[in-house]
Amino acid sequence: MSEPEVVRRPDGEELAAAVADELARTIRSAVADRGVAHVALTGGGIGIRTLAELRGAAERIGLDWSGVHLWWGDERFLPDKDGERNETQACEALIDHIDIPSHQVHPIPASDGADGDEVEHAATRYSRELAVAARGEGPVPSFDVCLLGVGPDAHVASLFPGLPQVHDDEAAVVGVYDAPKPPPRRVTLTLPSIRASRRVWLIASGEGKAEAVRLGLVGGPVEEAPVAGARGRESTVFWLDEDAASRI
Ligand SMILES: O=C(O)[C@H](O)[C@@H](O)[C@H](O)[C@H](O)COP(=O)(O)O
Repeated sequence: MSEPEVVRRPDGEELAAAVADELARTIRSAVADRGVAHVALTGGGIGIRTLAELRGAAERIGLDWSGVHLWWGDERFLPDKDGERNETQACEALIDHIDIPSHQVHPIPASDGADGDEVEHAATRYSRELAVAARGEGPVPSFDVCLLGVGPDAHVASLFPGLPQVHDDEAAVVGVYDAPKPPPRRVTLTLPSIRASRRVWLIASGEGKAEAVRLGLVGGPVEEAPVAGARGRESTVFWLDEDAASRI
């Protein structure tokens, strides 16, 4: 696993813009190198702001989305089109405004989807879709970039301190039933799936994330700080504004 690097920007606005510019360039390079790019998106405030910035960043470099697959690191297990779903917010910020083949956008099933109101069934369906895309490489594609917001309690995706899913090293995707951040039911990649990524980018804005960022960088026990287990195979970058970086 790669040692984390830190990139700092003055505030959330400049942070989202900087991540978006680098993400557009990284996606373009991945497609140029391998003909395809797999990106895992995150929910949360700065994560969605970054997606909104990515729209313009991609336009500025003429990014061709036809070779890009978009996934999610986690999802709030709610009905389709619910305004609180990470997919809904990502569509509003970015996906509805870019020319990406619809079959290359891979949402995590909703609570009113084909499998009904069963979190585990949604997790199983999503893991199967990931396995198909991995084409024998492993349980999940090696994401060119896995974007992750950071919770004030040092959670990433829907892997929360003290919950058993943090230690699950068998499944690629699991259900969460008692998340402390509403809604309680979620579907999430596990840490091994995150660590299969080429690049893991943590994005944190605000003083409230400063301690979680510090724990993430010093590499505390994942039981207390799941962010400390979020590392990429090739690189790990903590993208921080000055407030989130204030304790390092
Ligand atoms: O479903 C979610 O809520 C996200 O996937 C979650 O992991 C989020 O990224 C962090 O909680 C940070 O969110 P904020 O940036 O809004 O603090």
